[in-house]
Amino acid sequence: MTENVTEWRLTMQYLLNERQARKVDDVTISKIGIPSMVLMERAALSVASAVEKYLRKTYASADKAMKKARIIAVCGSGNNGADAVAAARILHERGYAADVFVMRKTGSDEFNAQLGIAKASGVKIFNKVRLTEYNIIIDGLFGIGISRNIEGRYEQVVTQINASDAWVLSVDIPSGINASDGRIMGTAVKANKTVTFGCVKIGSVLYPGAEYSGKVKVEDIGFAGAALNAVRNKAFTYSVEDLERIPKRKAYSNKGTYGRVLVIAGSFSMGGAASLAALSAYRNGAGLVKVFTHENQRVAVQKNIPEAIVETYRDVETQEDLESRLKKELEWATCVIIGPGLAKTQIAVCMTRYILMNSSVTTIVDADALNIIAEDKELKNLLACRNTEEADFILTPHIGEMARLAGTSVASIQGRLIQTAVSFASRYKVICVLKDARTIVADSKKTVYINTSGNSGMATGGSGDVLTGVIAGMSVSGLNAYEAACMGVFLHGLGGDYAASRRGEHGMKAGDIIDGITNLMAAAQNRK
Ligand SMILES: NC(=O)C1=CN([C@@H]2O[C@H](COP(=O)(O)OP(=O)(O)OC[C@H]3O[C@@H](n4cnc5c(N)ncnc54)[C@H](O)[C@@H]3O)[C@@H](O)[C@H]2O)[C@@H](O)CC1
Ligand SMILES: [K+]
Repeated sequence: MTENVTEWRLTMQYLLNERQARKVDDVTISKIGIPSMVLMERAALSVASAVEKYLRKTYASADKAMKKARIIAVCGSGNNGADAVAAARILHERGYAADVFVMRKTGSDEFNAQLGIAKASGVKIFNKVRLTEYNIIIDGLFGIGISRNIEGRYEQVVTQINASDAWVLSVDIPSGINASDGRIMGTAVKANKTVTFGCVKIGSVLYPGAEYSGKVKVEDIGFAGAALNAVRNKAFTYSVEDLERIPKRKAYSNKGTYGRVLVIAGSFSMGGAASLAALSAYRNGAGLVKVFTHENQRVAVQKNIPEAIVETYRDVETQEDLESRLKKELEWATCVIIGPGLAKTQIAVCMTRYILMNSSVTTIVDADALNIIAEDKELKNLLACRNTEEADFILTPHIGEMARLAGTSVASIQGRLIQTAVSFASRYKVICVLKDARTIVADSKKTVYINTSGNSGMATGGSGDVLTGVIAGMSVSGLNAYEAACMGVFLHGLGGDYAASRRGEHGMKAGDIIDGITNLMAAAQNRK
């Protein structure tokens, strides 16, 4: 069931930036001793096979594919270009009409060598070409080595590639996409497919690079395992198989076994957020959920979730009373959510401060609680000076909230998602879930998870409230706080994909994400 709801494009877990990908190349070549040309031959074979596979599928028969194909490899003068030259030569050897277009006649050692081999094999090599004459373009202008914006003649070529009707396969990463952050370096090739080597590059996962990459296929070209191990702080992502990491429920258990989630949420005029967070926690494995909300919301929450315990606060509560009640609730809880629909009243500020200072369990801080912290220097200090041995704090800002927390602009965070999440997590010693089309989860040790599930239909009211409940559910199910945050984000996205497959991205609403998760987890369990 789950295979149908998300198009799983990534088959390997690690995601590398430019520096890390280069290190894998270097260690494999210089320390292990596998020659660069051997790796390149395998890379080129995988590109050639991807082209052939596409042609055979498109033209239904191998003969017709051979007759119809007009292939051009568009090559820069680095090793990405060398890969493309070699791929064209392999296709030529297999009998296809495959030409090479070079921007320069000489380049890296491997490029020069590949050009020599291609010439000797009878491949036609041009330095001027009409791309409209071809129906397949192999894009080998730049790979991970792009170091400045694309301009001049290179820019014209990229424009021509993007204007052509041909099917475009990018080698390693679309030319013009920054491998480390997905930025467009002036302009970039829009690929139908990207064949990448060893590991997916972060630039093909983050936007806008993800949109330019088309379908991403990872090929094992024989990089040494030791080379991958030598790379530190590798980012990673989950795929459906990783759902196995969620601890199984014990046969011999009771509602106390699965933890007690305290949801401090809702205010005079906002109640829905509390219900969504609480329902989501229940649906994701919590044993008991208690909602601590404004008295106005009691009836609604009880009606929405009869299973929840409800405690309420009043606007006139004294600080002393409120704190003594929260003290009792904290003694009860094994996980806390604070923030959804909380508003920024004095009482909300008081509750946020108390939880920051006193929670000794995993605490998920969201929405208004984040805005309250952003506006209060003292609270920021409290957060930074917490005894981190005591409790893990998971902060779940979207980009706007992060801009307020970090005192910067939304624009400066976009394009620096990973750095922003990592530096915030390190500074405040928290787990930072920076929510965007590709949510990043970073901890203070610079571990980076990049989420690849989910869709634009999830940018809808209440989606964040649901996420807090999923993370809480994962936490009380037995995952440590960082894993709970990553798995929560992943599952939330999967639930969103399921919802979109039923309701459409346009029509889905936050509650559908909870139903989506419930359905897909049930289906996964039934399959066993
Ligand atoms: N043996 C290896 O090292 C392997 C390398 N591989 C391929 O090699 C690629 C990396 O190769 P390189 O490091 O040579 O880098 P690239 O081929 O990505 O590009 C580097 C070249 O482009 C030039 N350049 C950069 N930005 C430019 C711009 N904006 N305008 C004009 N010129 C620009 C540089 O001066 C350099 O000559 C990978 O992406 C992958 O495709 C693979 O074949 C796997 C094995
Ligand atoms: K490329």
